[in-house]
Amino acid sequence: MKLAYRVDQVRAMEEAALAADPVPELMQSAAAALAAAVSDLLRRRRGSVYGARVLIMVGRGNNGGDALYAGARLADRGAAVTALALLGEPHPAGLAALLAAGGRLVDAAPEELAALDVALDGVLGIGGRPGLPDDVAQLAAALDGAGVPLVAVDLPSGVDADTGAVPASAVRADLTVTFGVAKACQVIEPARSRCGELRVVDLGFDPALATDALRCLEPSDLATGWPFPGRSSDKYARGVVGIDTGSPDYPGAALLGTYGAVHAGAGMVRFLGPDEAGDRLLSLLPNVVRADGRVQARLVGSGWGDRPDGAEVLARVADEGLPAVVDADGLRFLPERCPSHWLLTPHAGELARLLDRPRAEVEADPLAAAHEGADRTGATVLLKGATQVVVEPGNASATIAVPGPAWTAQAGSGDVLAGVCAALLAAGLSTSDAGAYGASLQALAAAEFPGPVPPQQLATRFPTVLGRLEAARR
Ligand SMILES: NC(=O)C1=CN([C@@H]2O[C@H](COP(=O)(O)OP(=O)(O)OC[C@H]3O[C@@H](n4cnc5c(N)ncnc54)[C@H](O)[C@@H]3O)[C@@H](O)[C@H]2O)[C@@H](O)CC1
Ligand SMILES: [K+]
Repeated sequence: MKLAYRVDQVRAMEEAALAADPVPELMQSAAAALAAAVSDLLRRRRGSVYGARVLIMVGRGNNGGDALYAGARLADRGAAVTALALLGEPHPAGLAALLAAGGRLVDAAPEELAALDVALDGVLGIGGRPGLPDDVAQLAAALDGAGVPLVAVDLPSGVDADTGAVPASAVRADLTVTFGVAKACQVIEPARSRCGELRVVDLGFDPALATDALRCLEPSDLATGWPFPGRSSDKYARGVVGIDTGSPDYPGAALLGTYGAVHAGAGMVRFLGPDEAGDRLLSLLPNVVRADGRVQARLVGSGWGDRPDGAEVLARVADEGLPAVVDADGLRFLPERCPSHWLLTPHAGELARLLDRPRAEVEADPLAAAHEGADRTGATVLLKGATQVVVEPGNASATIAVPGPAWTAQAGSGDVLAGVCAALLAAGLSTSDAGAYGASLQALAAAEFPGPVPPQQLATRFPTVLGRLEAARR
């Protein structure tokens, strides 16, 4: 599992590190690692650092300082390094080091950008406000357009370091060399995609200083935590799911959720939704049982439309006390306070309705919106979208699912995912793990396909992915 942090947490770790005796040379360590990463890139692209043309875009803070010191190291290795100060006076000691090593300070970008071998973005780091001044944005875009590899220092300038938003212009990097620990913007879209490849440089920070880091799942976490059945597991050990989804207008939701649960390994699915959907479902999946009986988790809400008895169904599910996934239309009938063993699976629009805010606000800061949703409802929230985040009520941390290709954003994906999550709840996982593992499985399955694939077909790839994860465990 990777961990990612907010700026205030990074600053606290930095402060603690600087209290050590002797005081560590954090900026020098950062610059050395940055210069090494840029040297690697240059060697890969042109064979050597010697003679390479390097442009450094420099702001007026320590981010620019890192870039200037790294530039000095590159100049020492024979690179032709040019620094362009973009926001006023650059870091004085860093500039002095660059000039002493033979680098130059210029007041305009070179005419022939395409002749550059690499550009470093040392404009803004964790002290930056989102967005870039117009001239900086234009230069960054021109470098991108000219095909010059861009290395972001700590983070791509212009992104919102804590939310992952890109509210205005921001640098699009090929490589981001980040210092101490990963930052939230490196794991939350759309900023995540602006980072390119990510390298985290160890500066000896103590991550234990921040207890509520963002937990970013990796496939190895699924291999360890997925409830794979044991040799003697029966269907109840694997988990029986009761599904009441779909409606005459939306029968597909019932089929898709059931597909999800069955292919994610549920021991049994009892389909308790409308007959129209149930009849069709049986012809596709004869293993599904239509009779009510013992279940270990419920899935409700997908494809309900304006179901007239929605609130009563949810009240019954709450009284029964079983873990449950409440998806899609079910979210319109939530009680004042949900049981803590419920998992709500809204997309941004549904969460916006729940919180009575514009959708754009949820999309601008999905993490904060998911926290608010969980705290207000009392249930765990899996907020679906480009970054899938799971948040428990009263817990300042959050889990981010393994990211997947954008092709998963299509009608029916959420129905399948809700079925997977319900299967995981029935198998005994916590609401948080069920949400995060479910979303991760879907992402991993989507990554198996070169392009778009209907959600029900994607579900049929779950067994392959799970088989591989189980094998990796041994
Ligand atoms: N935190 C740490 O432990 C370490 C930090 N280091 C570097 O220090 C950086 C943080 O440095 P600073 O705190 O000096 O902050 P920055 O270098 O990110 O920039 C702050 C400066 O930019 C200006 N500014 C902010 N947003 C702007 C915008 N949108 N348009 C125009 N000007 C803007 C501010 O007024 C301020 O003068 C990190 O990102 C990293 O690169 C490293 O040297 C190593 C250790
Ligand atoms: K930067």
